[in-house]
Amino acid sequence: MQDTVVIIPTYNEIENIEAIIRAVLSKSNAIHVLIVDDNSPDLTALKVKELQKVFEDRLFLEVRNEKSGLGTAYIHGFKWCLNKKYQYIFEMDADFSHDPNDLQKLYNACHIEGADLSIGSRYVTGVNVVNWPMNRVLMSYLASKYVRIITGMKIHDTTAGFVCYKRNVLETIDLNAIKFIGYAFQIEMKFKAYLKKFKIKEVPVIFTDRTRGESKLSSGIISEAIFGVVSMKLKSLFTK
Ligand SMILES: Nc1nc2c(ncn2[C@@H]2O[C@H](COP(=O)(O)OP(=O)(O)O[C@H]3O[C@H](CO)[C@@H](O)[C@H](O)[C@@H]3O)[C@@H](O)[C@H]2O)c(=O)[nH]1
Repeated sequence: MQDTVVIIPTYNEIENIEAIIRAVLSKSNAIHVLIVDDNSPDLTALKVKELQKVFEDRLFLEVRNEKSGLGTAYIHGFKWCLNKKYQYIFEMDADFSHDPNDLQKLYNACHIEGADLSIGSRYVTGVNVVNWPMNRVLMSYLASKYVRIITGMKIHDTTAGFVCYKRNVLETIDLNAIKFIGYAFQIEMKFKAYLKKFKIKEVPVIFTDRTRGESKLSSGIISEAIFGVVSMKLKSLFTK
């Protein structure tokens, strides 16, 4: 996995951070990791700084002042990565809901199979989610269906947060124009890539709910997604 960086946004992930960094970096000596932490009160960033002494040239840390949303954390991370030489830029959660063993499959979809953007998808073949409460599975599955209908994207898992971007995708999308700050950011990025006609490939993965730490899902994040998708689609129609 040459020229690859995995961006992991973190807020209060002290229980996962060391294990996820070690797991990702063990997959290939060529992989780098960028943590974008929002000044987590549980001192996640301090643990990352300790690990930087072990993984000198492969582990990077950006700390923002306060919790400002997963979407803006990724935008911050993308800009950081585009200033470096990376060709393959991943999004991944800190909590092992995305299996580090699947990084290679997503990389291959871009590097070998010619996709511009590959998505670790829970919903290509049925529902591949382990240990999520039924209400969360239903909400996520129906949200993906809803987004697919409203936007017209032929993607099964539109809210997926396990993604590999080729560098040119992130160079082409206007990152300063991304509006959503919560999980709806995931939808907006895919929609922008779809409008630009990038080749998107869904790679089936199994998503396993975290066993340590807590989800940051909130009602604000949900309503941003529900209403934001409609306005995003309408805006795209008027700006064609
Ligand atoms: N820096 C930063 N990181 C954040 C923030 N909010 C969440 N994160 C980090 O973003 C990752 C995902 O957040 P979770 O809160 O664990 O997400 P989830 O509920 O498991 O949601 C999953 O499903 C969503 C919907 O399908 C996905 O959109 C999301 O990416 C994730 O895979 C974790 O590493 C978490 O620490 C924030 O405000 N700032």
